[in-house]
Amino acid sequence: MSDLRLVVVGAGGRMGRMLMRAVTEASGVTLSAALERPGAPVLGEDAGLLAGVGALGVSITDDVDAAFAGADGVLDFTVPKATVAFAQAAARAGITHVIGTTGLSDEDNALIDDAARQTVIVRSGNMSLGVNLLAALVRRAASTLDMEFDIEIVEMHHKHKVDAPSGTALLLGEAAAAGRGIYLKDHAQKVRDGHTGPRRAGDIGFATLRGGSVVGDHTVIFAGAGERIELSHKAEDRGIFARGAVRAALWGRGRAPGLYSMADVLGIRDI
Ligand SMILES: NC(=O)C1=CN([C@@H]2O[C@H](COP(=O)(O)OP(=O)(O)OC[C@H]3O[C@@H](n4cnc5c(N)ncnc54)[C@H](OP(=O)(O)O)[C@@H]3O)[C@@H](O)[C@H]2O)C=CC1
Ligand SMILES: O=C(O)C1=N[C@H](C(=O)O)C[C@H](O)C1
Repeated sequence: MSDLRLVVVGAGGRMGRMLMRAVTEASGVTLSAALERPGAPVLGEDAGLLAGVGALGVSITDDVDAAFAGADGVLDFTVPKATVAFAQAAARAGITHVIGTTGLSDEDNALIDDAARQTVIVRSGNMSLGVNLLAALVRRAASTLDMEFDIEIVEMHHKHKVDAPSGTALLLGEAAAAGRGIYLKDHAQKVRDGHTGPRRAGDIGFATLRGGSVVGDHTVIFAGAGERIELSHKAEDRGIFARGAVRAALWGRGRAPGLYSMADVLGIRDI
């Protein structure tokens, strides 16, 4: 079988560079194009030199249609507005779209859902094996423990991160809510400030820390009367997300159009 031809968008970003490295290191895939936004300072640079893997002869471009026309899939860790446009372009081109971008609004997600009627889209707030396994464990814990256990989710990321709570924290919140048989949107407590009054029974709370170079730490706390259970994941290297994205693109090959998650890719939806 021929190599899967992948485009990395947001090529100049922290994840973009890591994705280009992961594509060159994985077997069965090849980097067919690397995209940045019009006017980005890295346009015209060699993608491999930018990623620190040696020259690849692939120049960073802003020509979306040309890049997608010569590809089988796109790896996208950028910003919400760009991701929605890439989903629509990927649908037109009929190529797999792997979305790692977080901070997507309900409106953004609805447009992505539309695009997924025409092509394969894998979307996840976290592409690592560890976090997706953690989510399955959180769902199981939440379904086992009664409502006396208060659920709080604490996350810490590097100081450049622009969205909160993190996509992973929300993914873990969704897992906890699913375990309890409730909707996260009805029970999420994302901000506390001032005289808040006592904790509302059944809420799922979020706390956000930002600083330094932290790649991504998440802990889900089940706080009961007289005991506390904590389930944690600590990311030490962005390579775990990039390798997960490549795996998702390979998994998407030949699938029916639709919206999929990393739990589908990893085969852990039902554990
Ligand atoms: N799901 C997961 O496993 C993970 C998700 N993420 C998420 O990925 C996203 C990116 O994170 P990170 O790499 O740290 O952020 P960066 O800001 O380093 O990278 C984003 C890149 O996207 C570029 N970009 C913006 N608009 C466009 C456009 N229209 N076309 C092409 N490129 C564009 C930016 O360019 P410029 O700066 O010039 O505007 C920048 O290079 C975030 O939402 C983050 O939360 C991160 C890690 C793991
Ligand atoms: O912005 C990041 O860096 C990360 N974003 C994702 C998130 O919002 O959860 C995944 C990971 O934690 C790193």
